[in-house]
Amino acid sequence: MGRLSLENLTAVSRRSREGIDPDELTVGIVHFGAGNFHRAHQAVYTEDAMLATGEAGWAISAVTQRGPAVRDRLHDQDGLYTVVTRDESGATYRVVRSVREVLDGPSETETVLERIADPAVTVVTLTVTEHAYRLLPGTRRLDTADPGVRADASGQVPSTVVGRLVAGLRARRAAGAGPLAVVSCDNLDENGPVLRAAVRDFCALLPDGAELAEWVERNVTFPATMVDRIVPATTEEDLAEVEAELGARDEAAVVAEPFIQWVIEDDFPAARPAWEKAGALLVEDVRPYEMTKLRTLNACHSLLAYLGALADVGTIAETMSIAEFEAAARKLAEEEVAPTLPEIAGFEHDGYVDTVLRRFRNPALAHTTRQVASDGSLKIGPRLLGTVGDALRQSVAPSTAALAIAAWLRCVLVRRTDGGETLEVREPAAERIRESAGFDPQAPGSAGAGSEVVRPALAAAGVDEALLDDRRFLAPVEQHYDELARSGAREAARSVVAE
Ligand SMILES: NC(=O)c1ccc[n+]([C@@H]2O[C@H](COP(=O)([O-])OP(=O)(O)OC[C@H]3O[C@@H](n4cnc5c(N)ncnc54)[C@H](O)[C@@H]3O)[C@@H](O)[C@H]2O)c1
Ligand SMILES: O=P(O)(O)OC[C@@H](O)[C@@H](O)[C@H](O)[C@H](O)CO
Repeated sequence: MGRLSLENLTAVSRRSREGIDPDELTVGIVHFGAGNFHRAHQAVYTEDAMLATGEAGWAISAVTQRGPAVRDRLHDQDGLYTVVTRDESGATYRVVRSVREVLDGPSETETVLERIADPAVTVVTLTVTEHAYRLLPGTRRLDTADPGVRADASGQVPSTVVGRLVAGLRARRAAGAGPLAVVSCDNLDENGPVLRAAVRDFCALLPDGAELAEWVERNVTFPATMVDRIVPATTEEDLAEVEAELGARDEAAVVAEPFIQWVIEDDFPAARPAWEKAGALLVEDVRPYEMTKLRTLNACHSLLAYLGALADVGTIAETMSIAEFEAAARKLAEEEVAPTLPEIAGFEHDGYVDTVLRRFRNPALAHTTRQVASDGSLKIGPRLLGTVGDALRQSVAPSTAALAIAAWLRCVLVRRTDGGETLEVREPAAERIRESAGFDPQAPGSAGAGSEVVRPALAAAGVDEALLDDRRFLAPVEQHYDELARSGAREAARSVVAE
């Protein structure tokens, strides 16, 4: 049958559930970052919303950010792809049809700007990773000294996400196309306000920026969102499995867990898909949901990923079979995070923790510890440091959060597993962090003492000075750092649980 395509869709979709007719679709959403998560989350909600209402005007124009590979893959199969939903009870397959166009951001910038300036488009969404926002380390403001940001502001064809977005907003203003909502779906603390501030900071660099910023203020909203679905990177084995099931090759298939959740701030100045008909929750204030998810699920994920990477454990599910790792994650969630969370009516945190840990155990997802452990300097803030600050204010000792940070530092600085193997975990600030702590930026180093390396390394990662001055935080990170060197990740987890 060859590649998945509109031509063989009928044959293929006999194996999948009923979908919308791709011929009827028109674009209403521009999405930045056509990665795995978007394909398994917002694109699914959007298709379900169109199915529930019969409105066909919400198809997605997805924009790749860093080159044409994903565009080419999806293009060759008419934007179609499979979402495989997997857990211990088996797998289901669904061909998703809501992505109707894929543009390569770098080489098709003009078309991207035209789409954002199209009055039929009233929503822009983003899933571009924490890194792509180009925030100044340790802050939630745009890094206006970043060379990419500066180049974009000097009038070159924009290469950064914020640069592209602002160029699109300028084109929309010029076209008189009216208001729209820009919805960040990345795992950032207060993702809506952060993106709004980044757009404002970028406008301030532009000669016509004041007028543009004023237009944005009046016409563009930035609803905050909490997004949740575990979607690991797709493997070659996943693609082979999909091919066997569909009888067609799908180079853009994604694998996800059954759980899916989306909480969206209800702040749209123009039309939007009826996502609530697909199960999304539209609320006035997303903050309690976002804090709960980032501090519980994502923090435990990061803890397990750093400990697992050091212990040479490949996947998150495998870390959960190590009793002391699971117990450390539970302790973090129940004893350190829970007291810092706002109340949500009808929500019970203990049950939530059980659900999160059960999801982590899903043996059918090969979510690697290295993937989750990547880009730690951008993740420790929203996932762990907020908890640390709030816990200290309430006299709760943030020992497990401190262990997570110590384990991350060992992944970045020492770059060896407990068994002495080389460990590579992606970290955009790695060179700066290593140099500040006296490590060779290129080669794996020897440990160094916690009392010498932890503070300068965390300062280089942008951790707030006031927190670094607080011995109730710094001392446990230093101690855990030393214990990890002495006894390894399992023993360090055992002792934090026994505290
Ligand atoms: N995968 C998940 O389980 C999951 C769940 C919830 C939220 N998210 C959010 O979605 C984001 C993307 O996850 P994914 O699984 O789709 O990853 P992915 O690697 O499949 O896709 C990442 C996307 O971001 C773009 N990108 C990456 N770095 C960039 C940069 N420096 N500048 C511009 N664009 C860049 C890529 O081009 C790609 O489109 C995550 O970082 C997270 O914030 C993911
Ligand atoms: O996608 P990242 O890199 O921000 O974080 C890795 C995981 O913690 C994350 O993707 C979770 O799987 C997700 O947030 C679950 O909803």
